[in-house]
Amino acid sequence: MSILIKGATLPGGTTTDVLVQDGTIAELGAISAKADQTIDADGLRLLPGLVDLHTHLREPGREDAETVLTGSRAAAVGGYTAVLAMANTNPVTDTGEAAERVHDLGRAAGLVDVQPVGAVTKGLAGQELAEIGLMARSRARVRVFSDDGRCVHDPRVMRRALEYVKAFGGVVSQHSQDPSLAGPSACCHEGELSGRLGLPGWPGVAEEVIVARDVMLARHTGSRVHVAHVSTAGSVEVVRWAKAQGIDVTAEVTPHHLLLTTDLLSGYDPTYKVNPPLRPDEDVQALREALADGTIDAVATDHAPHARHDKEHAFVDAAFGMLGLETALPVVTTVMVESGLLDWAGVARTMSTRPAEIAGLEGHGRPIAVGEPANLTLVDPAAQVVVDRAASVSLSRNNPWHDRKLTGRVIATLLRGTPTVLEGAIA
Ligand SMILES: NC(=O)N[C@@H](CC(=O)O)C(=O)O
Ligand SMILES: [Zn+2]
Ligand SMILES: [Zn+2]
Repeated sequence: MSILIKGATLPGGTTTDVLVQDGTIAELGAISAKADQTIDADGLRLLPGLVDLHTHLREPGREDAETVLTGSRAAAVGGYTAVLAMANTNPVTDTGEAAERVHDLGRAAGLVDVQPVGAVTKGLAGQELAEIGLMARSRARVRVFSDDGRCVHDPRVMRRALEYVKAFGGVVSQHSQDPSLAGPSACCHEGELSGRLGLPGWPGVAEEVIVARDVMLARHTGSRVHVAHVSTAGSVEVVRWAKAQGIDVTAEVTPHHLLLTTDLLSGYDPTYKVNPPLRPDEDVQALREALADGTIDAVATDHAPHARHDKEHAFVDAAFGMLGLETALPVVTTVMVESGLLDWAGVARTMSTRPAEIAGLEGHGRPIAVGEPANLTLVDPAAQVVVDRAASVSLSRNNPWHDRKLTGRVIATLLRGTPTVLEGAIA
């Protein structure tokens, strides 16, 4: 099977034809050969397939909110060719067998490479280490470990986990939230607005103290830590300092923390309830700058589907989280590219190359070059789209972008040379 992509512009700005044959990039340049299928890419950007470091697929356990198949569809429509599936399922992904099950469900769905994240601790309980070594040696080859949804709070447990993953080049992705500074009832950013709304707040420092502790533990162990969903200017400062010291730390930011601010909560709409919470504009500005200058390595969606009956409650009782896979690229285009903060090479770096490197994923995040696997995403950088939550292929509807006008649209996605998305829809 061969596909000829005609006149695509690469991340760096070169315009070329791309011949894809038997799953790999076979030729670049002006190509006159005939192919089984031709895609007209005039005016479109061709990126390495996007890689999401942080996706909640909900299977097993909450198949009413999302399954590996429906989440894979959302990922493909969003331009992704690989996603890391978080461990906070039921049962938790804390054994080799559990990791292999998620991996196999992903292969059966066949739309993106689903790479399981392993839990750091058994049952995400924060006490005993999970079967980290068995997960790493399993068929799923787990490299990223996280108790996401919960913070690995005990510094002794975190230290042990970092020492353990070091042996095979793994990484611990931390949900940085000190539970004594931001307890279970904390549901929005602590500030003037939370006081006025009468909602229990969670201060930025509850994130920052954990980020600071973890980079020191990474230095002490010589291991690698990744900061999930960074949300404050203070966390950015810590990461910037740690990188300057040569500490092995990486960080991700979500699309929603790059654009949405805490004042959206004034209507008590639980769609905007998320962990970590939406922050004030100063934080949002700092996150954008940090993504542009490389302090923050990657954009990760934290796609967190929730069934209606978990989300449609009074604000304090509703579940935390929002959808993200289908809208990440347009949000980044709107916030980062249109503003001139990031060029398309920067988008490729933060949404594909760096996430693949951080996760140790082979065959993803590679340069668009002859001989590389054809994991590719074709984007219309100028398309204007009004987001419609009803049009989502996710099973859930907790979409914070509904009715928003965004620039940028994924036209096609190829997984090892096979189109998973064409003309913006599942192929
Ligand atoms: N982001 C969220 O608000 N929720 C996530 C958990 C998490 O990422 O912490 C979820 O699993 O729903
Ligand atoms: Zn989290
Ligand atoms: Zn998460």
